[in-house]
Amino acid sequence: MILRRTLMHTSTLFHKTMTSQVEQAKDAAALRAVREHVYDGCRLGVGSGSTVVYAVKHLAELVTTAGLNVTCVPTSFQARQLIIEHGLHLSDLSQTPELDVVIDGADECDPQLNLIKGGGGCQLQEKIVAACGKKMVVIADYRKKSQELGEQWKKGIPIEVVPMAYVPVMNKLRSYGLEPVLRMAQSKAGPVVTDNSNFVVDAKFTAPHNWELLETKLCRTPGVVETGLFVGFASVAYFGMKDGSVSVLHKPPV
Ligand SMILES: O=C[C@H](O)[C@H](O)[C@H](O)COP(=O)(O)O
Repeated sequence: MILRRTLMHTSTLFHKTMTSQVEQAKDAAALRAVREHVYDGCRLGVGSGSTVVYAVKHLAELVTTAGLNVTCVPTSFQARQLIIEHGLHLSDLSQTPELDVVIDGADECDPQLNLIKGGGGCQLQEKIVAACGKKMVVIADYRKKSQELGEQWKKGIPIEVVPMAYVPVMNKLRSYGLEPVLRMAQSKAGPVVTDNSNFVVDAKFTAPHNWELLETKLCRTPGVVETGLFVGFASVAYFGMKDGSVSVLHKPPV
């Protein structure tokens, strides 16, 4: 009994330490990116996910302390709420269609800065906003840094799909050698529904691909609205590391 309790305590402690290490890494990456890329007059795309929460916190501090004028365009309902909660200047793409910087998280990032995004189902608006930015800055913790996509992120490529087309799209994905899974909601019966009222299919892959070709093929599939594969978008990535440092990766010259 005592041994069991001690083991449970040790495992809880280990889990807590791991969690705080990951959260500190996210925080460190977000802080560095905000400090190095946000400036007075900046039109900023605000990404989605748990790492972006830290970025918005640091952004709000910077805006207040340095008196910066920053216009924020969200990539999701979550991002919009964060901008409002922090009292930041909210805009949208109809008023601010050109952005100077977009700061966003990633589920995985390879050395060429190809990304898998959409773990939180926000890929469509994230890609639209990223495409409006002069520069996309990625913020992530050490678990997201990999040599090859698929090495760290095992859930596959998030693909946003028009609901009535999910079965034919999944069949097509199988014919491409992918293993599609319809993403199911956690606190709702049935599938996840995105901010744009679509479904998400996670397409698992076993071998590395030519990501650009795969992306084109996926986007040409009727019923596919957008994918979480971001090829050629990111300019720089900040990874918070286990030791508290931040590793910076620039897009290699073509
Ligand atoms: O759909 C969600 C987004 O693409 C996120 O940016 C991505 O999933 C990374 O999220 P997190 O910072 O929570 O790891």
